[in-house]
Amino acid sequence: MAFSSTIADPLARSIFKKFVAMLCSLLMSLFFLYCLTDRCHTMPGPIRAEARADYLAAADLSQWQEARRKRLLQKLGTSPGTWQLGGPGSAGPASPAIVGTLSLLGDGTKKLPQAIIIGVKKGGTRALLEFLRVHPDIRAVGAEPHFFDRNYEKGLDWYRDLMPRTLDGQVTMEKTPSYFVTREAPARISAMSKNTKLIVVVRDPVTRAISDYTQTLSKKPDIPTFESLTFKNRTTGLIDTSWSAIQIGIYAKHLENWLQYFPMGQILFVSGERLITDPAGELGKVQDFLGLKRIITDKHFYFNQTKGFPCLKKAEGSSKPHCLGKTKGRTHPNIDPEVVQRLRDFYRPFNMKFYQMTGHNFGWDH
Ligand SMILES: Nc1ncnc2c1ncn2[C@@H]1O[C@H](COP(=O)(O)OS(=O)(=O)O)[C@@H](OP(=O)(O)O)[C@H]1O
Repeated sequence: MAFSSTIADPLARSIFKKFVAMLCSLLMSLFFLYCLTDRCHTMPGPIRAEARADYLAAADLSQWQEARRKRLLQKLGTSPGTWQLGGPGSAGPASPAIVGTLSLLGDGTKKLPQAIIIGVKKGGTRALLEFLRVHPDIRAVGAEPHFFDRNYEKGLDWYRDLMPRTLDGQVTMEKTPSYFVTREAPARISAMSKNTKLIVVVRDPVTRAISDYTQTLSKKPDIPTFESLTFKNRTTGLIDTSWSAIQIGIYAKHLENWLQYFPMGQILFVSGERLITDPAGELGKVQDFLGLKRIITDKHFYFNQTKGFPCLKKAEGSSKPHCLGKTKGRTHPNIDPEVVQRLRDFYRPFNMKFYQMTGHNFGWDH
């Protein structure tokens, strides 16, 4: 090197040469690392050429990111087919380690939900969502977004931004039980996507009403008794259908509204009762409905005697058993049996209509 030859001292020259050699190898390592992160635009080669082709073929940034992910999985030796949504030939999800790594890299995109648990309030919607989250191809937002009822004016971008990042083929979900009784919700969800899959967890409307009342009572202990709120006039026995605890249980009426916008085949009804007695059986139907492999099975559940409900042996992202919190599975107050019977009589015709519409007898009327 010309500069080093100008240094007279042999020791200084040797130190200088070593310094230059170390600097070169450091720069080469940095360049190599840079290329590994797929940002090396100047280096020709098959990987770079594929990435460029992906970029040119993609209509937008998210499509390009998806294409990059596929390449990355291929390089990691995982066929993209193994993490596509269910379907024949699907060999199952990507290994959690790979999916986890990609998520840690901030990979994946936020998508509008393809499936929504729309109701019903106190039906068992939290249990269903928590159980579904165990599935590696389901990502769900934990809190209730209330987009299609309370926050619609905030717009779809706001809604999408609430969603977790998902990889290609993973299903984005949310649950907001009040959608089922919101008049505008069917039209709004259909406007987002008429292909949205809808799930409704239904429960005996009488116990549902008592559960609803129990929740309100826990927040406002001074409210009137369930019996007095049930009737417009106790002596005539006229039921107060304007009381939301009663109104929500008239499932046939609410369903009619949804059927104006969605075909029956796009709505799945989950039995709230069976979700407690046979969670794996109900989860099997939900996974089929979502086009996913049946990964959640009876091996995932155990019955917790103290809680009195099925719980997860391992919650999503944890190795510990998990039951739902104290607000799920409250003790209900004793209700006058005559009032309960009056409510049973009131709901019977609506239940019959609902069984007829759904083609399923939920067994609330014996
Ligand atoms: N596994 C498990 N653990 C605990 N609780 C369970 C479970 N499965 C279903 N349930 C029933 O879910 C009821 C609450 O329903 P939701 O989650 O839909 O309520 S909410 O609308 O979100 O407030 C809740 O109602 P209450 O018993 O009246 O509290 C439970 O009966």
